[in-house]
Amino acid sequence: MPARGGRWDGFWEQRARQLQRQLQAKEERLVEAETENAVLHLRLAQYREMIKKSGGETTQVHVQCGDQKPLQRPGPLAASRLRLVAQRLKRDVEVLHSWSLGLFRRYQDAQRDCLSEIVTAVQRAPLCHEALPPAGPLEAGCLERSLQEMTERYQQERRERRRLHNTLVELRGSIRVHCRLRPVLPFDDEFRGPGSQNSPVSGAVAHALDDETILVECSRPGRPLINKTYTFERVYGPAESQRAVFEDVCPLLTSFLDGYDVCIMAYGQTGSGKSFTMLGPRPEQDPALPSGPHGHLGIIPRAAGEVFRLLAENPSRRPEVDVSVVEVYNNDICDLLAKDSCAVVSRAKCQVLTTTEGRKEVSGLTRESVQSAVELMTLVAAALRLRTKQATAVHADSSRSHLVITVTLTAAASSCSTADRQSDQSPPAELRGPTPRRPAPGRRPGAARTVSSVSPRTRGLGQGSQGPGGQVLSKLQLVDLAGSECVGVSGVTGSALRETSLINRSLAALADVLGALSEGRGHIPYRNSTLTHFLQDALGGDAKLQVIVCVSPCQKHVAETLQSLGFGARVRQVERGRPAPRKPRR
Ligand SMILES: Nc1ncnc2c1ncn2[C@@H]1O[C@H](COP(=O)(O)OP(=O)(O)OP(=O)(O)O)[C@@H](O)[C@H]1O
Repeated sequence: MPARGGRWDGFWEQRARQLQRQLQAKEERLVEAETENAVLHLRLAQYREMIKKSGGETTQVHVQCGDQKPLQRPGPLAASRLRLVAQRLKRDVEVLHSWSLGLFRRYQDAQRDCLSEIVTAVQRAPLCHEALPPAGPLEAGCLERSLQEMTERYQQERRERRRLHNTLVELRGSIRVHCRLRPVLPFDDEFRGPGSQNSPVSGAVAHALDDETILVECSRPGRPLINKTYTFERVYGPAESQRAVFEDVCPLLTSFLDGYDVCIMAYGQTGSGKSFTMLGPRPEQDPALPSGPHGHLGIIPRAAGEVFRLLAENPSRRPEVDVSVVEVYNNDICDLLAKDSCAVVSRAKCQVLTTTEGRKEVSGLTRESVQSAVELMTLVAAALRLRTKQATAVHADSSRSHLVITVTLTAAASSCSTADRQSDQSPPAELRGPTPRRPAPGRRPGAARTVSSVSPRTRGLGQGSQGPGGQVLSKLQLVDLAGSECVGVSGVTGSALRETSLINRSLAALADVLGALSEGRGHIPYRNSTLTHFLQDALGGDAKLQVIVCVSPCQKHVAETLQSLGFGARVRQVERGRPAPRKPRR
């Protein structure tokens, strides 16, 4: 907004410029007049010369006449005619002269008037400024009104954007499958499984043809080369950045805030880039905090940053964010945030329970309340230090467990969320559940709280904390699965062999569940594995599920790559009902 003084200065500047333009136009006309004057002076001089000449001629005529008087005297008629011409010329010259003088004077007056107008205007400027009525409150009122209008329009646009976004995600299907092809890396040459010593390992046989298609060259000794192509909603080539991957999953976080359950899961063989995609490089040694440099951050730290950024946009929702971190190791669920009575980490084992509403919950799981992305990632980094790892012939830092980070949001429903629009329907019985549980007053962020098998659906803030639009209760699960591996290639033995076998079995169970879902079978074998039992709500429920299939480009991994791509293709065939936001409490 221009300052009041500045506005009037602007006005007078504009006025002075206008007057200057007028002055300039008049000056031009003056020059024209002066030129005309000069022409007239010239013509006057010419007439004078002509008169003089005609006078001389007359005298000459007279002389001649006198000389020849006796012979031929001019008639009195001719002489009087000449006199008349001379007089007429003289009169014309006088008229022209006075006209040009008048013109000159008129222009001189106009110029004087212009100048005095400018001077008066400039002199009056400060006076006018002082004499003006106080415009401040009036102007401020106008500005406030227009600001309010703009804010309302902005909110309307945001509501529309959210609505379109959720429709788009729903139209795309509640399960989306992306594929990420990692680059050939130095360790691809370092680790060679038995029997692969003589085969070229760093030659890439998998290629991203475009951003929806991946091609794998399948060659077998003595057989012609076969190219297999797979299409997914999105295929990332080896050069694509962490940011590009996150940008595509980021809209799901808006859904999470709108009350949808969301699950983002990385699947693939060992060493294919799942942890890199989900967490970034080596986050447990160098905790990938969203406040740090963002270059290589994976989906989890970026999602943490985005969730809290979105929540900060609407603090009136009074959000509460809890986080739990578990690993599914050897078919057991271990709570990576659990501590014993001496506050020492205990990796307590937990069980999956089915709540009265038929949802899956982990009993006795530690949930930590967090108030920022940095707090959330600090907890994740601490949990990752406990995650089971083992060096294999394929990958020096191989994760031996499935990692599941669950972020639970409890907040007043946003006035512009899809959840809120759907809340027009009467809430289901389970949402009018038992006495709402308030968070312990004064509980510090990060202070542990143990939650029993009470479903988040039945949890909520007290009546006093409820927003006018009810409450949103939603769950974001971020899953970094353990890698499938071929024992012959990874070269594991002893206890690691058992781990590998259990990892492969749980992944096979996952494939079975998705296969059963894609075929629309009546019985879905969730209970065949702890992993699928735990993830049942995300796999077969009404959550939005995003699977990122990670694959290696190397020849030596081609069998596992084809298996992973086949898994991704199968997941794409799963048809479920449209995802629904969890209905808010009223
Ligand atoms: N897109 C990529 N760009 C650069 N480096 C990558 C990429 N993907 C993976 N890597 C690197 O490859 C190595 C293996 O990746 P990562 O640890 O993510 O594999 P993984 O699939 O999680 O393996 P595992 O299942 O055995 O834990 C890591 O050193 C990682 O930094």
